[in-house]
Amino acid sequence: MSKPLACCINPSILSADFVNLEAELARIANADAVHVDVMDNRFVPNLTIGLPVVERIQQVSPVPLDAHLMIADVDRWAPLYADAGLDSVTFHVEASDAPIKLARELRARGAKAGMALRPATAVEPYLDMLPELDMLLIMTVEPGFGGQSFLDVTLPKIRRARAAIEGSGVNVAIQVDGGITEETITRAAEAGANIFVAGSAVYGKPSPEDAINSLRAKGQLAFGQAGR
Ligand SMILES: O=C(CO)[C@@H](O)[C@H](O)COP(=O)(O)O
Ligand SMILES: [Fe+2]
Repeated sequence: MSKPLACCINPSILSADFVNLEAELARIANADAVHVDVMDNRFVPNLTIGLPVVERIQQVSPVPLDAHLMIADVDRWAPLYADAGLDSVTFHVEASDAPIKLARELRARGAKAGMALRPATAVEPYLDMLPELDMLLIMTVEPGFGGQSFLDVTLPKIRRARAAIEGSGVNVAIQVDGGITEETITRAAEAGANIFVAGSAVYGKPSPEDAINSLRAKGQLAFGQAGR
């Protein structure tokens, strides 16, 4: 029997204090990874940080980096994030001209390959790609901003993706991102997600460390109760 999938909590630094990033990273040292949202004001209507800042974060972070690239020209940029030694690099399929080639390139450069889908993007056209991926990111809000409400309409897509992964026997994690709270994490985990990005639900709390432990316990319970 294969090992049960672990539930991971990846806090998003979009909700952290950008002037004190090193201290903010130290507050989430019990997280599984730190989720770094890169936005270019082209793929999404917001602008955050780019490669030089991400490279510096990588040098001081106590946990691995999980980059979420919400950028155009991702086929050119994503491999450079992999070269920076990040644990995982996730690109949006809507922004890529050659997603299979890109996923292979990320793996070849030593990063886990993640592929993200906007809420309105169906998963079915990409199921053949699962063996090329380490992680499928199903956005549970429109990408661009933290602090939005979880879109329940994405739950059937999470269920279908989990069924396809189980059916094909591949080892692909399902990450959800957007509106994850103590309440919504249960629904997302029951549907089949096992990596949870949480910005406001971690950094908005007096103790990010306690918030991470509590979210992880809730996610693990709901994921396990769904028979996995
Ligand atoms: O990628 C994004 C937003 O586009 C996310 O990573 C958000 O930063 C998550 O923030 P919360 O919804 O958890 O506050
Ligand atoms: Fe994100």
